Amino acid sequence: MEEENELALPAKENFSEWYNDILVKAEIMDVRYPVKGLYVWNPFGFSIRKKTYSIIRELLDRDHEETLFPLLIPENEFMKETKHIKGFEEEVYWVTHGGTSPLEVNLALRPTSETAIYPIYKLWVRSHADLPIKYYQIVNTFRYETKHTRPLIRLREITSFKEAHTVHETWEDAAAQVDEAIDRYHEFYERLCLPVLTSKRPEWDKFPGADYTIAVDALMPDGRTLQVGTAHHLGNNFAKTFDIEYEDPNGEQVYAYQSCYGISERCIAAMISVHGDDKGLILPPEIAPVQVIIIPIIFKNKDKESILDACKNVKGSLESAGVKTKIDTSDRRPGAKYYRWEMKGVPLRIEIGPKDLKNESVMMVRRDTGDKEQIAMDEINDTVASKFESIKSNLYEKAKAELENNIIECDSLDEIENKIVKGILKIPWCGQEECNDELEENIGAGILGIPVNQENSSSSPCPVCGGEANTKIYVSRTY
Ligand SMILES: Nc1ncnc2c1ncn2[C@@H]1O[C@H](COS(=O)(=O)NC(=O)[C@@H](N)CS)[C@@H](O)[C@H]1O
Ligand SMILES: [Zn+2]
Repeated sequence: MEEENELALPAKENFSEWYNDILVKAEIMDVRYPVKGLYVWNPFGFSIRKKTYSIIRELLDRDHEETLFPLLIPENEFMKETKHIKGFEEEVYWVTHGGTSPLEVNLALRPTSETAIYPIYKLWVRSHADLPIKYYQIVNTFRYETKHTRPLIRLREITSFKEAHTVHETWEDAAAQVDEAIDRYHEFYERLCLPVLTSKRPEWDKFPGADYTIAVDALMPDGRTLQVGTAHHLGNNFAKTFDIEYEDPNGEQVYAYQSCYGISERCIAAMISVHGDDKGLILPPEIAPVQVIIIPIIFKNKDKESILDACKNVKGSLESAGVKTKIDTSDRRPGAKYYRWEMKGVPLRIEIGPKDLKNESVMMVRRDTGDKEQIAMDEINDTVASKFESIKSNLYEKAKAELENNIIECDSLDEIENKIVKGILKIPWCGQEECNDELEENIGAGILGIPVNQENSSSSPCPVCGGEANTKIYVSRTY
């Protein structure tokens, strides 16, 4: 029993403790690295990252190309775009020495790579024939976050920063690219069985130097939203600063228009948090490092060899169908084995004992619902494939219901009991920033954004100032 006690997680409703504990017990992250905001990927966690980012690459490689730019940005380039600096000057790490000698020019560790990439885009963009450019990179970036750092959620080294940077002939083309980026993000999050909210950030919360920002947010179990992706229309602001011009068909020099869009390892934080339960991770089959765990059930060595042979046959047949399968031959009791692999979120468990040999069948157990089912040996491969499908849709539908049940549309704030917002409010808004400040003041939740791709006009007045409201907005507490 010591195994299970030592492994026991706090209940998920004390989400903060549950989250910290699961990262360690499911062997995702080692949080003991001696620099604040920097963490170590355990091999199991790294395998989840690898599969998750192979999906991002698959989706982007349809019409983007992957590149790699240097980590260090010379101060003169970094300091060029004033609004961008304003937004990042408190967050940038600087390299000032090479060995013992001070550098001529200080070098910034990229917090994001606009000022590394755009001086080179200036060299690459000559004519409209060179456009559009759609490149991305997946790198580590550094932000001296002063708020509470958390593994996968708020890092000082963002180890898995996917940033795409595109260049277009017209403002409209760049706007279309922002929409396409958000569509791609929706596709990506569907593959992680995660529903997201899409909204246009208010002016004061857009990316520094952007015309506007569209963000996707996930609802975390503690009722706060986590920004899990953003796409920015950069207008020609950076093109003017970095002189990215192209010759249009009439021979005129024109400043280009740009977009950029980023996702970090927060996508993994959201997937772990939304799908997990009191027993540990529940991983969508597509990204599970172990998709099926086979547990031999052996009592006092009875039929030991034939049971192990049966396990090996099942493993071989599943692996030939591309299913990542393991047999747990450790000397732990079956119950302790179940516990460990449930903690790691393995989508399906197969138990093979003496009676299964006799019946030529196995016991198959789903991690998401706990359902157990006797399956004939010769139907295992097909059954595993169809159960993966139903696990995927079950995870998505459950998360979607959870999100929808936590969006409260209302016209007044009195309905918010004891003024704590758990989830998302959808309320009318007059458009004034002051009302946002009051909301933050009174209910500790601010404007997340204006819903996009949905009807959201409002006939009711702004619940904060009573003024005329022409739109509805999402309000939530955020990470
Ligand atoms: N400190 C952080 N730790 C983890 N993820 C972060 C952190 N800061 C931002 N992110 C994630 O990174 C995404 C992109 O960051 S961003 O600032 O919004 N956008 C950019 O940097 C653009 N240059 C996109 S290419 C955000 O949507 C957020 O999900
Ligand atoms: Zn108002």
